[in-house]
Amino acid sequence: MLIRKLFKFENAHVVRGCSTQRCRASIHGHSYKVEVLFESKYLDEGQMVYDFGLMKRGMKELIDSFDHGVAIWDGDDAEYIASMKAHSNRWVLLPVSPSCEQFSRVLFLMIDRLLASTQMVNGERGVKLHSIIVHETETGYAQAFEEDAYSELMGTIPLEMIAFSDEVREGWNDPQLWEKILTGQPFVNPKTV
Ligand SMILES: Nc1nc2c(c(=O)[nH]1)N=C([C@H](O)[C@H](O)COP(=O)(O)OP(=O)(O)OP(=O)(O)O)CN2
Repeated sequence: MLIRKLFKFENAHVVRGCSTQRCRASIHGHSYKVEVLFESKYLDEGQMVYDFGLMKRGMKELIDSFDHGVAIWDGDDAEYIASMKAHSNRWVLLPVSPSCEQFSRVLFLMIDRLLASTQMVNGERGVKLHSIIVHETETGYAQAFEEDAYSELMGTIPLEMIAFSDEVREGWNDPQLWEKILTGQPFVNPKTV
């Protein structure tokens, strides 16, 4: 069975090298919608695959890191990167360009890593991240599956190269959230949310 939780964020970017002139040469924003799809063959004590309430903790915080910020590719022009950082308190530096394809791959890897460190306490079994859908506009989206997120053909994404601005980190419940995810520290789900 598949379950799906929808998240939203507002973000600005520029996507260098693409065919669309407005997209590659002008900073612009999107109201992103992100669908997180989990799958399992089993149900937990609440007869659910995974309680939606549990998805509104670290996972929501990670996605919300991009809200009202700018997504910057670390391969972009150094002056552009410096000016974005200087003029926006909220930014995320990515080792890939922020197309919706790469957004869906990055978010897959982030959430998959968090899920791998999550200790479930309500009888959940076999819960897997099925895919991430990133809607960039009302009419365009990308969907990343495991094979896409970890694809060498599309380029390996080194998660440790992702950097969050101080203001983004301060918005998390634990400013060390990202380091804890990267080092595989356990996240024990609460019994109640
Ligand atoms: N495959 C992709 N194509 C494009 C991406 C992308 O991430 N992946 N991104 C863009 C731009 O960011 C652009 O802002 C969105 O493009 P588009 O869908 O053409 O936007 P419109 O608002 O013009 O959409 P309509 O609904 O068709 O008016 C470009 N391409």
